Amino acid sequence: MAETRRLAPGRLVLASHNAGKLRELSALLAPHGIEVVSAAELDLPEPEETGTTFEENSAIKALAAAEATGLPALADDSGVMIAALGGAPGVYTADWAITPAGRDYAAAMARVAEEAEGSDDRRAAFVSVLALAWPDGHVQHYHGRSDGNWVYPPRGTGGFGYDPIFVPEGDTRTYGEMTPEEKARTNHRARAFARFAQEALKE
Ligand SMILES: O=P(O)(O)OP(=O)(O)OP(=O)(O)OC[C@H]1O[C@@H](n2cnc3c(O)ncnc32)[C@H](O)[C@@H]1O
Ligand SMILES: [Mg+2]
Repeated sequence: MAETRRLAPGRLVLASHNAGKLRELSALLAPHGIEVVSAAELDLPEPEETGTTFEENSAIKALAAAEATGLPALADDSGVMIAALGGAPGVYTADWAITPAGRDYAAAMARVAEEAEGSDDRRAAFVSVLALAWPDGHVQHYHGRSDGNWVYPPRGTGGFGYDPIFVPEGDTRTYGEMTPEEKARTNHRARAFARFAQEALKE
């Protein structure tokens, strides 16, 4: 069986350049008294996400940061899967927002609605895979998922990315219409984090 490691007290690098993810992960880590520093603050380069799975891409990001800093690093690779689109955009969720002028999430959400037009299957799911990596190359993964439905037009200005078109199961509001605390109750990243905390954080 693969080795399972716990994090020793000390600094942890958050290997993400996404401000929304950094806010959520910092809030989740805060009660655990872990000193976090982000890849963005350290000016670390963004590695190319050449993998074809969330597992591969989260490991690429976490390992790049751990090797560059000599510290353990936590990365998230995530995306939204639209049932009517056979699970797209999935691993390519961020790519759907790329335009010559930078990321455009309004355009990405409009593309979901356009491509799924004509289907009455509104099921969608957000997935997050966290990778915790050490400088010696060891990696541990944690998975989280939030099932729900997509809506269009977008609603709400909270959260980030595709939040304004995603309504989690058991609610009628989009993540964009929720407070950060409300989104944290059901979202994919918080669920993956709970598994990470249970296994890898020393209390
Ligand atoms: O790779 P890093 O630097 O962490 O940041 P990123 O934004 O590029 O992140 P990913 O490569 O993992 O791509 C994930 C995409 O899925 C979107 N996404 C992930 N979690 C989300 C959430 O909780 N709410 C809304 N959109 C989300 C996000 O906006 C990206 O477009
Ligand atoms: Mg990315």
